[in-house]
Amino acid sequence: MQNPSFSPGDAELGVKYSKNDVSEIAISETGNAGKKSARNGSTSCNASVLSAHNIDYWVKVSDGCCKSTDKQILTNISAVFKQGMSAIMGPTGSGKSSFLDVLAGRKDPAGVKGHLLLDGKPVPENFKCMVGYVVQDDVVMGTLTVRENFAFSAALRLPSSVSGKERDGRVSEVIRDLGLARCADTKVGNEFIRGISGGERKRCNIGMELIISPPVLFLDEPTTGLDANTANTVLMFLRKLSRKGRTIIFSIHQPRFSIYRLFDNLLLLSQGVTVYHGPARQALDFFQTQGFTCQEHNNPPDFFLDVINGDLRALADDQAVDEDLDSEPVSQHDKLVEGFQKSQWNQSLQSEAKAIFSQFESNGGNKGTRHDKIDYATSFGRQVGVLALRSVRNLVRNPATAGITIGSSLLFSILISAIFWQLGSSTDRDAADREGVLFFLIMNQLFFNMSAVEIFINERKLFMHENMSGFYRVSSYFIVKLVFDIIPLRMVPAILMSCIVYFSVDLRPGADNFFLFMLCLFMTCLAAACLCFLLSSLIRVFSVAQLTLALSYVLMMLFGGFLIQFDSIGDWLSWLQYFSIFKYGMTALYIIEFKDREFCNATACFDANSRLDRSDMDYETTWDFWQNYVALAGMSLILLILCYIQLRRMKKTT
Ligand SMILES: Nc1ncnc2c1ncn2[C@@H]1O[C@H](COP(=O)(O)OP(=O)(O)OP(=O)(O)O)[C@@H](O)[C@H]1O
Repeated sequence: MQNPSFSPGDAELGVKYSKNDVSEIAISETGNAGKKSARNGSTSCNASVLSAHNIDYWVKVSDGCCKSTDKQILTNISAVFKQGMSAIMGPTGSGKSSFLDVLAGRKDPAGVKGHLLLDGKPVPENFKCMVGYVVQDDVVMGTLTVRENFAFSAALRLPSSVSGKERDGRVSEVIRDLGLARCADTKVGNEFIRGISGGERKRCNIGMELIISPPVLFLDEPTTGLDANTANTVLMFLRKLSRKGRTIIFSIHQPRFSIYRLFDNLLLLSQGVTVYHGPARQALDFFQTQGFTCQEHNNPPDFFLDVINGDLRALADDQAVDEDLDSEPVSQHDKLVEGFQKSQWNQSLQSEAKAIFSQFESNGGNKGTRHDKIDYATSFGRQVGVLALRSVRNLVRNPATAGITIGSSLLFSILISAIFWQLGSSTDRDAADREGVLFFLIMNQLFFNMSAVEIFINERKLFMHENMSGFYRVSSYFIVKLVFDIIPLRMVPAILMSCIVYFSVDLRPGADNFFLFMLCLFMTCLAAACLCFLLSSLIRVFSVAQLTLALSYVLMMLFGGFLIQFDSIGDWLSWLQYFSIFKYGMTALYIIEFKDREFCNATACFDANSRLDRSDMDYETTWDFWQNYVALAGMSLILLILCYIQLRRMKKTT
């Protein structure tokens, strides 16, 4: 049996898997860890020791009605991670991702008990901004090239004191390190754009984190969704990185042997408890001490999971399997947990953890020296500028959304113009036709905005990741998102539509009337879009958000006072009119078009105010008119504030 201590230098000595005698890896790359701080734009790396001491993690689980109970996900986990490749493995639901998130400071601290130390000091507040975390999904902007994505990360995550030249140098260096030079100027790709390959995409995700030279790099299941060859390439690359002085910690489900042999350290979890933590090459020895021997040609990770799951048939010889076909799996969880606690690997771990913890206590514990508090690397203004540049690029390279919204507005305007071309202003019927135009215009302002509902749904993962990793503040993202949605997709179509429809239908003459009409269309559109933004931040599923929105619009129309008189609604429901965007938009347009106007023909004139009286609206005073604009502006503001609060809340509850 080998020595169970697992120092960072282990890997450099050569790793021998004697049990399977399959291969011996002699690692030639030498660890050359330079000690410089992250986020300084330096090219040197910075391997740190991350230690977890007696970590418990609880979540609140709601019973679906009113009560919530605490559920324990991780129990008393201690671990020490040093330079090298540290894998967290275990059956599905064993707590790998939860533990990785706890280590990276990405879980709500209220549910975490125990100590997390970086180089013997408590991890700084906002630790998640200091480390690199590569999530399972793609979180790079598909419309940008690899280089542009890295430049975006560098512009926001390296401090302003790092010059543009140094930043470009850092980007080029990461591109070179990751072997992405060939595709550096190719777009990453999305559902509309054919981009780089899966392996290059994964490396691009990793590169976004490497820009800041993080002391610890976390990866959540880095091989998921990759073919065997690409998975190998990515892990080989990570191993190379670790040899340059990085602490790399990742969760992985069931790797094949060629990948497993690249690991330096292994943490095996079962039901949120440690069943093994030590050098990866000694894990088979531990299982053997517990009476489980891995068969020749069996893959160690498969073997570990079979034992933990209690599927001993998978481990027995052929005859035993035949005899044992009907037996149920019996979990070996308790046996392994107890076995590990008594093992020399645990003793070694405990003494190492204890040494780090004593150093922490002798430095004054939580009150002693701490790491510097990590904040955003760049100012609010810079964040807005960089995000705006990305949004412009995104808009120009992916013009489909803007094109469809503006195009459909144009089409609708032309259609209305053709149907209601140069309406008369003499008969009751002309007035009725004008009412029809106003109704269709407001309907259009509501329903054509439904595209806004995808604004935060589409980019949810990207926003969550970037915000948690300290790229930018919620406020910077929110402002840029609004400006780049409201101006091209709400303001431009409203202006175009007003210009086309107003004159072709021949609505009420007068420049003041025209501009008030345009303002009303825009503000109706804005209020509707703000409702979409709120729903989009609250609801994750596009179809559910759309259905909720359609239902809200129908209710707004129903309680808008144009399809049914307010006194017929009943007091207990009539208050709903005050939430109707439809009502405010329609009332303002009606007042512009009909107030104090006479429709005359050769024989008689009739007072268009009767149209306003019939719809039971207040129109006499100036305030009666402007209150509709104030209401639309107020609704937009409240909806935006609620949306902003929800975006901030989203960040905390992940
Ligand atoms: N917020 C939560 N609410 C309720 N249960 C949770 C929550 N988060 C995690 N769990 C439970 O904790 C356990 C561990 O989850 P986790 O995602 O960490 O497991 P995992 O090992 O990463 O699983 P997989 O390999 O399937 O991704 C699971 O049983 C999961 O259902």
